[in-house]
Amino acid sequence: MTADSAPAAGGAPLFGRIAFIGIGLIGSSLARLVAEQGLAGSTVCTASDPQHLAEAAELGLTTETAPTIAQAVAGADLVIVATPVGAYEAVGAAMGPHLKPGAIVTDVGSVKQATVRDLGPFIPEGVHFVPGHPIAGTEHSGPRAGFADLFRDRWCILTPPPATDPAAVDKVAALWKAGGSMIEIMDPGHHDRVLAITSHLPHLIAYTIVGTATDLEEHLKQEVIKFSASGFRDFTRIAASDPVMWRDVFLNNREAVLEIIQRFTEDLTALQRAIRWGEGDKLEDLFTRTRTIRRAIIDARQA
Ligand SMILES: NC(=O)c1ccc[n+]([C@@H]2O[C@H](COP(=O)([O-])OP(=O)(O)OC[C@H]3O[C@@H](n4cnc5c(N)ncnc54)[C@H](O)[C@@H]3O)[C@@H](O)[C@H]2O)c1
Ligand SMILES: O=C(O)C(=O)C[C@]1(C(=O)O)C=C[C@@H](O)C=C1
Repeated sequence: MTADSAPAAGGAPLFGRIAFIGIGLIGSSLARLVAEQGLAGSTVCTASDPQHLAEAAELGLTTETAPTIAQAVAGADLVIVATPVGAYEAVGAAMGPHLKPGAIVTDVGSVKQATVRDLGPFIPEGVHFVPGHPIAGTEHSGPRAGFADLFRDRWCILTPPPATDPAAVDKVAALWKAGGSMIEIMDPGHHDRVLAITSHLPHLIAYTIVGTATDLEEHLKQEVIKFSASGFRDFTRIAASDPVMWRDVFLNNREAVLEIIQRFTEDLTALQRAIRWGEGDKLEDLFTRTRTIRRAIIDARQA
């Protein structure tokens, strides 16, 4: 049940006590990182799913587990909200009155304007609010799916409100840097527009392609499964991502996602037209440009 919290390499732990609200893929990955590097004097987690809480205790992900959000956050120096974004209002209401003065509240949600909207009103005066989003994940969920190295060499975007104490931002950044992440500070609205194209639309497309294949007549469906060696298989990984998490992402980044779907639909229609009229040069042009993007992403990763 316990994860010994040795001091962080080269000095004292970054935080006295860290509380995790939600201990699934992302919460448990962070809890493993904190335990491995001794980034907190003590840790506690809570989760609405009793099975997750039992697994967290069994795996020794935190020093303690707590049955309620109120009990988990009491006395915590850092509170990390790691639930689906749709739960934020309820989580905020449950934790707000019990937060310690001077504590920092952060989160890992994939949408940032909704974080400010739903958690923000419950952060009392004297408590620091530093929303965050690690651009790292997998298609798996739950405490068993996490691993401490998930965030290595990945970006973590922080979206603190303009008047936030820079010392609080630095402390949250230090936690992510300990896990090997690179930090970018962004406005929440800008974050949501960028992620709508780089993460949310790709997931929507994957869900659509796999959904279309699932609706095919039985004999075709069997062949899809049999011959899905490469392209389609990659889409099925993304389309296996957590249904509740992704329902909440789309419902809470509605405007940016709808705008990007509109542009995507126009581009798809242009391609449809090029295929219909045999305009090979248009197809080749686009496919050449997209190849350049792939190379730029690979080069940026290697730099
Ligand atoms: N999965 C990814 O690839 C990924 C990547 C980056 C960020 N995120 C974000 O991280 C957050 C968590 O995602 P995850 O993949 O770890 O999900 P998960 O399903 O693995 O875990 C979610 C946890 O939250 C708990 N929870 C749900 N509602 C709750 C409530 N009302 N009160 C208390 N606990 C509650 C669950 O019991 C569970 O322990 C989401 O906001 C998601 O957008 C996910
Ligand atoms: O690699 C994956 O499985 C992911 O989908 C990770 C991914 C992404 O789209 O890049 C998914 C959601 C997040 O909020 C951040 C990261």
